[in-house]
Parts: sequence; structure tokens; C-alpha cells
Amino acid sequence: MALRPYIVGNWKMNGLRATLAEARAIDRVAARYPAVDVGIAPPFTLVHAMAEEAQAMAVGGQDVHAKPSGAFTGNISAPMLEDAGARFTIVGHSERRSLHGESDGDVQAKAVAARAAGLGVILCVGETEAERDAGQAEAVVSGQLHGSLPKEGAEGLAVAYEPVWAIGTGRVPSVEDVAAMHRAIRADLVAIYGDAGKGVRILYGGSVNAGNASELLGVADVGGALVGGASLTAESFAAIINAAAMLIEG
Ligand SMILES: O=C[C@H](O)COP(=O)(O)O
Repeated sequence: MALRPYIVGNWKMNGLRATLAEARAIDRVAARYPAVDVGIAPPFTLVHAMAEEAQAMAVGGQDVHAKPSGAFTGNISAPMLEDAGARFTIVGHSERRSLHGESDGDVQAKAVAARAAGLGVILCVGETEAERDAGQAEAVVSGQLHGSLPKEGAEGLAVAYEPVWAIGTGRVPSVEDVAAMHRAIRADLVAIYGDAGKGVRILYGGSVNAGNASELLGVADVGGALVGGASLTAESFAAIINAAAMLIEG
């Protein structure tokens, strides 16, 4: 991995205040691996408390609204997230795209708003199983990238490739398929941003765990991982952070 590895846990709708003990343990793990960037995106209710305590890891949001404030019941804006201590946010996760009907345009507006508030952005893309079976995986992902990446520049951006069929299923694409998709994403990033596109980290997400992390993180142009289930405990998440660190050390 040429870029600093970025290992991010997405806690989704999991976590109560009692779970902060697990986050403290993850933060201690992150402190042992200064060459790896570690992040956790807890539910909004835990962002502030977790960010107050975090020393070595970044805390982020799982989503953000495109507007800075207003009559949007139930939503959280980018300035609010930043004010709570978040340093980044995920946008365009497939669960937001499919369960909340978010379009590429919606995702792009969120990414723009997040960066305007000084947050890093992890922008998610990925094909469904039917799209892969139809041979459309790369075209679908390319369309998502062109439709949802901010046009203004690559600063603070990471892309997460998450095949929808691999999320929470225990199934992962072959190493060859991961390599081909990450190569294609890199080509799109360079087409959109020029040389700056070479510095955007491309994370893989979808059933990453202690057993497969080393193999997946070792694929060319995989710059880290976006981890769901296996990020909920320090023990399983530590194994993934350790796998990233071992790859740098060679
Ligand atoms: O954002 C994380 C992904 O959706 C992956 O979730 P998972 O590791 O539980 O498959």
C-alpha cells in the first residue's frame, strides 16, 4: 500500500453509552499503530462522547445532511457533526442509497457540504449482485463515481468500494475482482481529478474480518477497509488494523 492505510469502522445502528468502553479499547489499539489511520463512525448519539475521549483515532458520522441548518426534522448537518468533534463522515453508503432513496446527486451534495464544514469524506459506491451477474459492475460503479464525487477537487476524499452483496453476508469478491474494480476506480479518479486522483485512498468494504483482512488489504490499490460487523469489538477490529500495519512493514 503506497498511501497511508485507512481502517474505518462503521458501527451502523449499534452502540449505547456502555459501548464507549469498546471505543476506548479501539483507541488504545490505534495508538499502537501510528502508521495506520484509524476511524470509527458511531451512531450520532455517541459522536461527541467518543470524540471527547479519542486520542489516536478519528471519530466520524455515518451520514450528513446537505444543508447547514433548517427545517429538516431528524437530520444532522455537517457543521453540527464537526461541532460535535467529528473529523470525517461517510456518505452514500448503500444502506442510505437503497433504504433512504439517496441518488448520486444527493450524495454529491452531502460530500460537498461535509468538505465545506472541514470534514473528511468517505464516499461509498458498489454494485448489486444482479448488476455484477449482468457484467455491469464496473459501469455501475463508474456511474456512481461520476455522479456523486464532488467536482471541486480531491482534497479530504476517500472512496469505499462496497459490493452490496458482500455487506454483512460473509461473502467477498475474489482477489482478482477486487483488484480489477480498484484499478477501474483509480482510473476514474484520475480522469476526474488528474494527478490528485492518485492520492485518494480507495477502501474495500463488505465482510472484512480478521481472517480475510490481510489478503484483501494486500490487493493493489486497496488503501484500507470500511468495516461493519467486525469493527464492533476491539478484539476483531484490532486484528484488521494489525493486518494493515503488517503489510506496510512488509
Ligand atoms: O460500512 C460497512 C459495510 O457496510 C460493511 O459491513 P460488514 O463489514 O458488516 O459487511
